[in-house]
Amino acid sequence: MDSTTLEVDGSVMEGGGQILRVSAALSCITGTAIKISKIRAGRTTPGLRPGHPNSMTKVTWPQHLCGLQLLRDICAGSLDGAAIGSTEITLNPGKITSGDHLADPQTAGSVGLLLQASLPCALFTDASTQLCLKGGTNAEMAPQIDYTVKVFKPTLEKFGVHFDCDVKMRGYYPKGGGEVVVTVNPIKQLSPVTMTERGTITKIYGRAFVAGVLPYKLAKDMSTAAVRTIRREIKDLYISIPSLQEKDQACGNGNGIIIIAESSTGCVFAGSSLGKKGVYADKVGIEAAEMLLRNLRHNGCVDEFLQDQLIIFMALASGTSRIRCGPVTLHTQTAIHVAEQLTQAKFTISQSDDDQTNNPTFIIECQGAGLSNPHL
Ligand SMILES: Nc1ncnc2c1ncn2[C@@H]1O[C@H](COP(=O)(O)OP(=O)(O)OP(=O)(O)O)[C@@H](O)[C@H]1O
Repeated sequence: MDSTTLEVDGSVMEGGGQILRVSAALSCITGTAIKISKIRAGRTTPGLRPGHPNSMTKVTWPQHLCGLQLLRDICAGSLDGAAIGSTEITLNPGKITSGDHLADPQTAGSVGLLLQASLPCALFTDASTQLCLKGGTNAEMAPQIDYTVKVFKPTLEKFGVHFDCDVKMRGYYPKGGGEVVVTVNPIKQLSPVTMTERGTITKIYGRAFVAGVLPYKLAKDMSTAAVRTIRREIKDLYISIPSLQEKDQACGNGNGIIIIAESSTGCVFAGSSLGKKGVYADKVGIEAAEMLLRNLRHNGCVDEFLQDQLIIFMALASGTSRIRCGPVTLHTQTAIHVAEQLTQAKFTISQSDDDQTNNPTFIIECQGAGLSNPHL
C-alpha cells in the first residue's frame, strides 16, 4: 500500500454500507486513494453484501459492490479486493469523467443507495453525466425513489445541485428489475445552506401503491390507515394519498407507501414503508404515518434520513452550512466522521436553546471544505 493511501475503518460507529459510500465518493472527488478495512463489521453479515437482517433471503444484493464499481468507473480508477464477501478494498481514483455509466446489481439492490454513492462524484465532471441505475426502486431500509425525487432532490437544489430522475421501470424485492436514468449537471462549487426555520406544515401528500399480482385493496388500506393516523395529530390540512395500481412500468410484485410533508419555508419530510409477507396493509400505512409524525413533532428542518444524506454535501460546500434537526442519528455521526477524515470540513453539533417544545432540536454546523471542480 502506498504511504499516501488513507485507511478507513469500516467498523466504526454505524459500521455499515454508508461508510463505503461516503468514503469512496470523497476518495474520487479529492483524488485520495483509500483502503477500507473491516467492511460492514457492524452488521450480522459483514463484508460486501447488503445482508439486511430482515431481508429473509439467500439472494445477495450486491448493492455495495455495484456502487463501488460505479464510482470506480466514474473516476476511471482501480478497485482492488472488490468481491462479494470481501472485508477489505482499495480504491485508487483516477480522473472523473462525464458520460454514461451503468450500475446493475441484478437483484433488488437499492437504486437510491446507488445514487447516494455516485451523485457527489458525478457533480465534479466536465459535462453532464447519465447514470443508468438498475435494481430496486422501492427497497427496504433505503430511500424509495419517490423519496429521492420529492425530498432529497429539492433539498439538494439549495446547495446548487441539479439532477433529473427518469423512472423508467419500478422494481421490487427480491428480483429488482427497476431502472432509473439520472442526469446530473456538473457544478463548479456547492453553495452552503441554512435550514434552521421549520415554518408551518402546509401540505401533506403521498402515494400508496401495489404492483404485480397484489390486490388493489392493499393500496387503499395502506392509504386509509395512514390518513387516519395522521388525522389524529394534524387536523387542519387536507391529506392526499392516492392509491395506485402500478401496471406497465413495474416489474414484479410489491406494495408500499410514502407520505411527504412540506413546510412554508421549503423543508420536506417523509415517512415510508413497504409491504412484507404476513404484515397487514393497514400496519404498513400506520408505520409510514408514524414515521412522518415522529419527524414533524420536533421543530427540525430535515427528517431522520435526510440528516445523514446531506452531510457529504455540507462537507463539500464552500462556506458555513447550518441545519436544524431532531435527535442526531448514528448514521449522521458516522457520515461526519468519514467526511472529516477525507476533507478539511469541520462539523459541530449543538443543542438549540431557542427550542420551546419537549422535543429538543440540534444544529449541525459545518465549515465546508469548499472543494472546486477542476474540470469546469
Ligand atoms: N425510510 C427511509 N427513507 C429515506 N431514506 C432511508 C430510509 N431508510 C434508510 N434510509 C437511508 O438509507 C441509508 C442506509 O444506509 P446503511 O448504511 O444503513 O444501509 P446499507 O448501505 O444498506 O448498509 P448495511 O447493509 O450495511 O446496513 C441511509 O442514508 C438512510 O438515511
